Amino acid sequence: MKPSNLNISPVSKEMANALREKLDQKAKPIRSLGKMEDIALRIGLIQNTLTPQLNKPTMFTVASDHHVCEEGVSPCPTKMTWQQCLNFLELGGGIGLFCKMYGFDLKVVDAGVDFDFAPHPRLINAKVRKGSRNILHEHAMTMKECMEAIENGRKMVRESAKEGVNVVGFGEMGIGNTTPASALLSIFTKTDIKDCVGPGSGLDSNGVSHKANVITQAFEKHGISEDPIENLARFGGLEIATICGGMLEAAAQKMVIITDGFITTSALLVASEIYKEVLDYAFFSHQSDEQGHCLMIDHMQGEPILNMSFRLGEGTGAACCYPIIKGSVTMLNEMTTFEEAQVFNTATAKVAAFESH
Ligand SMILES: Cc1cc2ncn([C@H]3O[C@H](COP(=O)(O)O)[C@@H](O)[C@H]3O)c2cc1C
Ligand SMILES: O=C(O)c1cccnc1
Repeated sequence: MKPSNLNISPVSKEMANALREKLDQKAKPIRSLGKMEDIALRIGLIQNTLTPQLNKPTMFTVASDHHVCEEGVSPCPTKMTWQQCLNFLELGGGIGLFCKMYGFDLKVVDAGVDFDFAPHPRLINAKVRKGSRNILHEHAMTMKECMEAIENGRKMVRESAKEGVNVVGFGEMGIGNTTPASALLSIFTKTDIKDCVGPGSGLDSNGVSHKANVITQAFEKHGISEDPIENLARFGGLEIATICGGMLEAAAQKMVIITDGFITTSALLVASEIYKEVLDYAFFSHQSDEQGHCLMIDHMQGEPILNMSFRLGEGTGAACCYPIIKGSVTMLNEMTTFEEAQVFNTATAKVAAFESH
């Protein structure tokens, strides 16, 4: 199954030589700005221009609860999901702070939180149901619910594109959500579940083994499908499905996509199973400390921009890497070339000659 009316083109390489030449004319040794040059070049390709622009950076922090928490897969109480959402709405918490610092418009998206929020200018109501179901007993979502969440994600991104947004970060909040993310990692990379689970928000080693056991039992009960969206419905979560839809739409709109940590990257993993071209538009903001994140990134042949030992989520890694992304584009557009530097040299030389008289 695939979402309908979704057209994702691979990024054209037409401008690659011209972009490389532009970068090589900057007043620096060839390729000496390393990964910044790669980032600038990729964004030039995405926008098919020598002068890319980043407009209205927007962070979608998508939240949901997970009834699999009834099995003790997280050390934290589920009420922290809604409590943190209220915090983010007032620009509190990690993601509120970093969005303020780095110029992101923060949208808090309720994809399935077990709480009734009052309307708020930063809140997007995309609630499908209160929490994805307990995967130990049932599929996390019905296919209908999963498709609804994907479409909700697509809609929120489509609307932001209409407002001129061309760079989107994705974050999440959902106590228990490292469990579905680990399950999806195991399925799509065909990796033993033991290598896909980690402490999440702070489990000890017994807790981590228990989480792996719960997922193994869920695999045995529901089986693994050939269809990526079926697997998302069986083992995923409402925020993961919403983010997956948001990423697919962002690629269709030729936006720059910035992933965050373990959970948002699992959404990209699903999205790339549906349309691999989505990866042309995606930047891996950072390498999380959660075991398994590097397996996901390697599987998609990505390269994390930062490696800061974060394991928070919310979109914090995506926000914190933005100054690097913005710096890369600004470098491409504004850094002086050797030719321009020559003008400074000549002017300075003239002043020096004048002063020496
Ligand atoms: C106070 C607090 C703030 C958070 N912000 C993000 N997470 C992160 O931890 C959760 C996933 O870990 P697990 O699967 O172990 O529950 C998600 O909410 C994720 O966003 C948080 C967790 C806590 C406790
Ligand atoms: O990598 C992440 O983003 C992460 C890791 C652990 C818990 N929550 C998020």
